[in-house]
This record gives sequence, structure tokens and C-alpha cells, in this order.
Amino acid sequence: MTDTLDRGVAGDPNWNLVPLPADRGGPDLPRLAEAVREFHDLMTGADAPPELVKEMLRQVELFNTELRGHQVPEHEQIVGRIDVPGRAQTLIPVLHIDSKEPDSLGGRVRFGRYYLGRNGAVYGGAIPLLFDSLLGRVSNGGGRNPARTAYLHVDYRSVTPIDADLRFEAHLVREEGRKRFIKGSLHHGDTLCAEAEGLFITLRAGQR
Ligand SMILES: CC(C)(COP(=O)(O)OP(=O)(O)OC[C@H]1O[C@@H](n2cnc3c(N)ncnc32)[C@H](O)[C@@H]1OP(=O)(O)O)[C@@H](O)C(=O)NCCC(=O)NCCSC(=O)Cc1ccccc1
Repeated sequence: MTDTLDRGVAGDPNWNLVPLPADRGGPDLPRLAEAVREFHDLMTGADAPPELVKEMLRQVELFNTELRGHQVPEHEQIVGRIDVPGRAQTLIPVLHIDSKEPDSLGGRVRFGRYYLGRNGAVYGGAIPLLFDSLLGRVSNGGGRNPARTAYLHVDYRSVTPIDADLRFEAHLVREEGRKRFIKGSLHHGDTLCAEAEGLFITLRAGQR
């Protein structure tokens, strides 16, 4: 398991278009997001005894009951807070951004046991999730207007291992009117694991 510091950095590029200020949810939100990620990994990898399963069910149902009383519109939810690694969302692992230019991003990511497909490899469907987020950040970064993913083409070049430090990069290839073509790649050491090309279309007036 990686340590907390290695799970993310504050100031990641946009996950939500309108990020919340840092006080929403209080000071424990970053650790909660991290604990949920670790829970996903440990739960996936466990042969938990029935008594533990029963107790987990009891406690999770308690939280669900509490949370049902705090449901809010999208722009008020605490997931999306700007200062929390990965914006506190747990659909994809935290992207650690090491280099950021107006037209490109580079960094590291680590898929935990939660993302296991088979034989130590990351589930194939998790890779496009990563690329959509990564390429979308490049598309909507650099002061450019928001755009939506029109297509995302992923080539799986080599098995992507779980529990391994991976490197990624993504860059804007060209812009043609409302179209932005972005490419990215994912590497394990010297091995190219996957590469992707996405087309992002900037929104027209009135589109959201
Ligand atoms: C908005 C658009 C992508 C494009 O529709 P419109 O605005 O009506 O534009 P129009 O159709 O006129 O196309 C313009 C030009 O582009 C071309 N072209 C278009 N598509 C393709 C293609 N697949 N392949 C190739 N080319 C394609 C098209 O031929 C045309 O080319 P032309 O000028 O003749 O040379 C629409 O299809 C849509 O919403 N799709 C669902 C998107 C979605 O759910 N994504 C999933 C995630 S949501 C997200 O990212 C998060 C988010 C949410 C909110 C904000 C920000 C981020």
C-alpha cells in the first residue's frame, strides 16, 4: 500500500468545473477519501470471515442512512473540493501531476487491488477511465473553454500491472475549430502499457 503523501498532490487540474472552497466537509475529508480508496483495495483483496462481513454491512448501512439525509445538488457536493487529492472522488486513482504546461501534462498513477482484472493486470475498462480524465484535463486546461469527449480510442499495448508505479503523459496535438485532438500514453518502466487519442469538442453557447 502506498503512503498517504504518495496518493496525490493538492492543486491538481480541474476535476469539477466549479471547484468548492477548501473548508467544505472539514479537515478530515482528504483522509476520508484516502480511507475509502484503501477500503476498496482491502475489501477486494480480502477473504473476510462472515462475522466481519456482517459487521461491515451494519456499519456501511449506518453511513448510508446518515448520508441519505445530506443529499444536495451537484454543485454543492463535497466531492470535487479543489484541495483534496483526486478531488475526493474514488472512481479512478489519484493522478499525481509532476509536470504541467498549457498543452501537456505528465505524472504518475498507481492502480490498487480494487482495479484488478485478472492475473495482476488492471481491468481493461479502468484504462479508458484514466485516459478520459487525463486527456480531458489537457483539453480543458491552459485557459481553454470546456469541451466534451466526442470519442476516445484506446490501444492496449501491454498488460498494465496493479500495485505498480506507472507514468503517464498527455498533450494537445492540434485544434481545428471546435475540435481538439489530444493524445496520451501510460508506461510501466520502459514498457508502453496503453496509448489513447481523444477528440474533444468545445461547447457551443448554451451547451452545458
Ligand atoms: C458535444 C458533442 C460532442 C458534439 O455535438 P455538437 O456540439 O452538436 O457538435 P457536432 O455534432 O456538430 O460536432 C462538431 C464537429 O465534431 C465532429 N464530431 C462530433 N462527434 C464526433 C465523433 N464522435 N467522431 C468524429 N467527429 C465527431 C462533427 O462531425 C463536427 O465536425 P465538422 O464541424 O462537421 O467538421 C455531442 O455529440 C455530445 O454531447 N456527445 C456526448 C458527449 C459525452 O457525453 N461525452 C462523455 C463525457 S461528458 C464530458 O466530457 C464531461 C463534460 C461535461 C460537460 C462539460 C464539459 C465536460
